[in-house]
Amino acid sequence: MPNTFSSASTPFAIHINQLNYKYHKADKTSFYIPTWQVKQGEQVFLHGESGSGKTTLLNLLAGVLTPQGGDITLLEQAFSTLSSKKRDKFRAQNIGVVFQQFNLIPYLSVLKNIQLASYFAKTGNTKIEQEASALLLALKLPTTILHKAANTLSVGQQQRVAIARALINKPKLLLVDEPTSALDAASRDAFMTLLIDLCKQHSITLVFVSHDMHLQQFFELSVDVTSLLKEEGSKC
Ligand SMILES: Nc1ncnc2c1ncn2[C@@H]1O[C@H](COP(=O)(O)OP(=O)(O)OP(=O)(O)O)[C@@H](O)[C@H]1O
Repeated sequence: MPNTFSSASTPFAIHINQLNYKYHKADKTSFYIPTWQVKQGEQVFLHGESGSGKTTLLNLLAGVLTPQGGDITLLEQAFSTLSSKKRDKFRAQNIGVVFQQFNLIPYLSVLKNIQLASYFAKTGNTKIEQEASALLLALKLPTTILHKAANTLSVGQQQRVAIARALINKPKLLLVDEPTSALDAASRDAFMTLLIDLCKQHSITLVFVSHDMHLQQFFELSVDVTSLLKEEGSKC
């Protein structure tokens, strides 16, 4: 079957077409993106003012929200029209997501938090502890924290554990929502360099959401979410 969702050279990781979303049926205005593409292996900085729709777009890409109209194709798979069960499976196996609040289970150990992500993806990976250790080291964390409860870690450490958990299933797409706001400038910059290097090394497509324009310097591609949004029915 011909591949309709790729450019001549590189396939698209994200392909949005006529995307339409309303939080409530009664909302007069809807969140509407006529079209947007990100190629596989690209790292994109998605910025915009508070309330502009960054998190909404990320949640639509993560399948946490389901659009009322249009299509989201991820990694050449129609995503938004999948049943919720199939979408959950596809997400677990192909997409790493880091939410603003990290969403670690506080009383579980770092290893158990990471193991859970692998369990949901049903990859049958039997080397989780070894691979989790390698990821922690790559993220400049001591492996001694593997058996510590998540809520005993610093915010910076929790952030890196959240990234490790998102990477354990070797996702092709990583969606990250503004995780650096709690860090000091030096730690934030070190974290960004590390994250971008890891994505480049493993050809992971990254969409990184933030309102902090200082972070733009770490990316070759930068998009203002307001430039993607249009009035529904308008010509683009
Ligand atoms: N659960 C919700 N119910 C109704 N409206 C919502 C909900 N979440 C967000 N919105 C609205 O959608 C719009 C976009 O919000 P969103 O959180 O996506 O913006 P953002 O750019 O991520 O903001 P911030 O940088 O402050 O996190 C805002 O007008 C917001 O009020």
